[in-house]
Amino acid sequence: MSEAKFISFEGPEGAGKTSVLQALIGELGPMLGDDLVTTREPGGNPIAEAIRAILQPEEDNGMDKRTEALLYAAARRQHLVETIQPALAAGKVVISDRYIDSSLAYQGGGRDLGVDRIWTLNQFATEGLLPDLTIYLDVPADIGLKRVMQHRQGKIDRLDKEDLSFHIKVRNTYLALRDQFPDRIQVIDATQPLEMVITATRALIWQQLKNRNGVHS
Ligand SMILES: Nc1ncnc2c1ncn2[C@@H]1O[C@H](COP(=O)(O)OP(=O)(O)OP(=O)(O)O)[C@@H](O)[C@H]1O
Ligand SMILES: Cc1cn([C@H]2C[C@H](O)[C@@H](COP(=O)(O)O)O2)c(=O)[nH]c1=O
Repeated sequence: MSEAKFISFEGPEGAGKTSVLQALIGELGPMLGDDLVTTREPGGNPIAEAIRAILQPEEDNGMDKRTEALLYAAARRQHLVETIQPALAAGKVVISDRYIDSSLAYQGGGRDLGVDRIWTLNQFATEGLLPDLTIYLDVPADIGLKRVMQHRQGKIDRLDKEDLSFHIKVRNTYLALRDQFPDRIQVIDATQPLEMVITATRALIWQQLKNRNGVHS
């Protein structure tokens, strides 16, 4: 059985995760077949997707910030036990659009609940499972938000609509996490043209999967 790998993608709003993932999954899918599991947070299975719908309505629903943190952790727990752990146990490659660092950055930093407190909460949810590699697409908050507001095809949700100072705190927390986990979290400058961001991301993923049958550049 091949060695399982868990890769997460992170970034502030509009960093380009969706665009980059779409391109690279298009390349990896044919190489890995059923050995590739792509998923997202909050979500990835029916229970977690139902929690997502509560967390991400278009308008402010008056949610308390600790409730918010708990719901993201609850969705993560279900995602972990139903989707991530079984795939890793079967030796698959799991690529998740967001994981624990989103909670640390958005709830810990953006909502001022504190990274340490959100870390503790998420240790309960994840039993300490961290990705092998986290690719953080870095973009200043104002540039990312402008992209989202101008171009997003889907809905603009209540978190997108938070003010700029919230999104600046989110980005600054991500940068602090990169300093805390320099081996796990790899940063890509997402202000570059999209093709360059894809090229840099591809290099990191291919390096991570280099010993796996079927993966070639
Ligand atoms: N490097 C880039 N340069 C210019 N525009 C970009 C770049 N990356 C993405 N975009 C554009 O920005 C918009 C948001 O991109 P995308 O949806 O991929 O971001 P995202 O990180 O998934 O956002 P969110 O997490 O907020 O949903 C899209 O219109 C996309 O075409
Ligand atoms: C997992 C997770 C997510 N969030 C926020 C971050 C984004 O605003 C949305 C997810 O939307 P996307 O466009 O699908 O990336 O949810 C969060 O605040 N905390 C979390 O743990």
